[in-house]
Amino acid sequence: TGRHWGYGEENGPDAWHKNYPIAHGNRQSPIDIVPEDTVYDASLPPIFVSYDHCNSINICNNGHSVTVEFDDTDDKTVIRAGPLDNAYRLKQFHFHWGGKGSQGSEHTVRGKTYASELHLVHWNADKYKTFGEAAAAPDGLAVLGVFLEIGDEHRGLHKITDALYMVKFKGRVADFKGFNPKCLLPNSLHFWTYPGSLTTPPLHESVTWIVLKEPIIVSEKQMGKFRMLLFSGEEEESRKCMENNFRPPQPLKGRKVLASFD
Ligand SMILES: CC[C@H](C)CCC(=O)Nc1ccc(S(N)(=O)=O)cc1
Ligand SMILES: [Zn+2]
Repeated sequence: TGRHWGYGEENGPDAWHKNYPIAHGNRQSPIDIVPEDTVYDASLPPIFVSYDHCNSINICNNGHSVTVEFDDTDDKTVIRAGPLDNAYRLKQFHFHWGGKGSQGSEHTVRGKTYASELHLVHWNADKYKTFGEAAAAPDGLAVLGVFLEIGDEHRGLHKITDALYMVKFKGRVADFKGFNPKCLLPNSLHFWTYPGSLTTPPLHESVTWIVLKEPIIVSEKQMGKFRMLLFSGEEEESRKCMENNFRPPQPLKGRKVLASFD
């Protein structure tokens, strides 16, 4: 099949526009968030995260990241309020990370990069019948972004890093039931929000981004386990560690970034 998009020299973010011209669109993600340029909106309600009846299904290496998928056949796991007019159902979460040290996040804060960034991907099931339909609509998706910073180890992340060996190769899927991602959220739900896109092809401009200000702390050892994953499948001879699977910040193009806190 044709060259598939990736994060390499030939097929990386700078080449994506060839097959996905929207890469040069007006609401692309991620962006560099400059706190002094954000607008505090006192009328912005807090976000409500209702992850109580959690229903993770499996963990999967899709060749670009590691993803935990959820049963989204009802409103058991949703986020609402904040900048959102509807309840958005959790579909999956995944991570982006670097090769070492503190680069690896997609969003940056005044140029500061973090070691990793967690994305909890939700879709507007009040308005759209399927995830795929929502993913192509301007108000279809809401992604909650959480920065990961290196420090002490994170107790909630252990369940994930201990399962990564099962999905080392691209295409591998393993059972991963009953994981509640609430344990991956920081204490504060203070957030920045702006209209953006998927940060990988097809780069649909369908995402209301909600980026939490407070990072969670994870250990270098835990991050190292992500880097043992491979971009490549078991049958491929070239074994490439899955790392630096992040898109750099994109032009703001006049968008306003709102802050839920002063
Ligand atoms: C139509 C199907 C759908 C677009 C393809 C599968 C999918 O879910 N892609 C996706 C999800 C989230 C992000 S991110 N990194 O959170 O912006 C990037 C890509
Ligand atoms: Zn992502």
